[in-house]
Amino acid sequence: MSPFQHFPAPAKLNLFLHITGRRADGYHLLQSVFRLIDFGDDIAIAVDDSGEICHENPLPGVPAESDLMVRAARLLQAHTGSRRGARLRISKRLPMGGGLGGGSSDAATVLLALNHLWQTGLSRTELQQLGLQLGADVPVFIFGRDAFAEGVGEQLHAITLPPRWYIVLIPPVSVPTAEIFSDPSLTRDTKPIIMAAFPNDGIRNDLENVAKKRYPVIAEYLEWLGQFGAAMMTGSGACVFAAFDTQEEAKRVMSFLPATMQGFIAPSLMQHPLFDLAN
Ligand SMILES: C[C@](O)(CO)[C@H](O)COP(=O)(O)OP(=O)(O)OC[C@H]1O[C@@H](n2ccc(N)nc2=O)[C@H](O)[C@@H]1O
Ligand SMILES: Nc1ncnc2c1ncn2[C@@H]1O[C@H](COP(=O)(O)OP(=O)(O)OP(=O)(O)O)[C@@H](O)[C@H]1O
Repeated sequence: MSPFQHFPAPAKLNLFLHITGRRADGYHLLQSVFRLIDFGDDIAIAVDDSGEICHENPLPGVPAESDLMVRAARLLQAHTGSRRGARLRISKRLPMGGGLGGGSSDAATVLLALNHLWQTGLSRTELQQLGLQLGADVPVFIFGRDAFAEGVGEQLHAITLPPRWYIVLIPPVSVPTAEIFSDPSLTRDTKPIIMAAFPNDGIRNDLENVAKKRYPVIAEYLEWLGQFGAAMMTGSGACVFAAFDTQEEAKRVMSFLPATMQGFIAPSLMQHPLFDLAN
């Protein structure tokens, strides 16, 4: 029997994203609604007592020191003093630099899975705090539910949203998040809203104009999808999405997708598939 167990790492969409300020350290204050969707990476993990962390099929262009899965495992070891080890393998489906939180979700899944397999006993809140050291998007995947987010994305309040089907289109560009946040033309003064005002007051992504200016192909994808519904960019891009009430409707629209464009259909998730691994 294979020693590997499989753990999913789903994607997120930002249903809106407002930049409301900037901290002294350069990080931006934001408000957003995160939605988890049933489409993502698959991570296989085999634990052992070697104390070593090994990524057996590293991603092209991502050396071990910057690999978020390896960094997540080492951080958990360092924080808990665990002497156990792990071998990691990934089946990557989420585009890198796609705004779907792929690397962050991979890191969150490794933290959730190893905390369980190594029996290191950290609570959900402790794992979220640890995850934040790896990236602003990591905590929401450990939180494990749709969330209204504030701060840099780490202050999370559960929000209940109706089930939906999403079309997500993948423009053929990888967008570095830091590049979008550091663009001088980014507006950083959107007035904060209260959670109850979503979706009436919160329906745009403040990063979209900068991303479209730097990567015009994103505008083309938004324009195409916008013919069929309210299309928006997720995170710092590049992916764009639109919501539909039924799978049939989403499939009908996808049937018109030009052969030159890539995308997928996914339903919303009520909660992260690994939610029950943490307390
Ligand atoms: C755009 C979002 O995806 C929305 O969910 C996130 O805010 C980005 O989260 P992330 O990819 O986990 O980002 P990190 O890896 O923490 O940060 C990448 C870079 O983006 C910038 N950054 C990120 C998040 C934030 N609130 N303010 C920032 O200014 C910083 O320059 C940082 O060096
Ligand atoms: N396991 C990983 N998966 C993907 N990217 C990783 C991973 N580890 C490190 N990275 C690095 O992180 C970068 C961002 O990748 P990621 O897929 O998280 O982007 P993203 O979806 O735009 O993220 P976000 O929505 O959080 O801004 C990659 O270009 C890569 O260099």
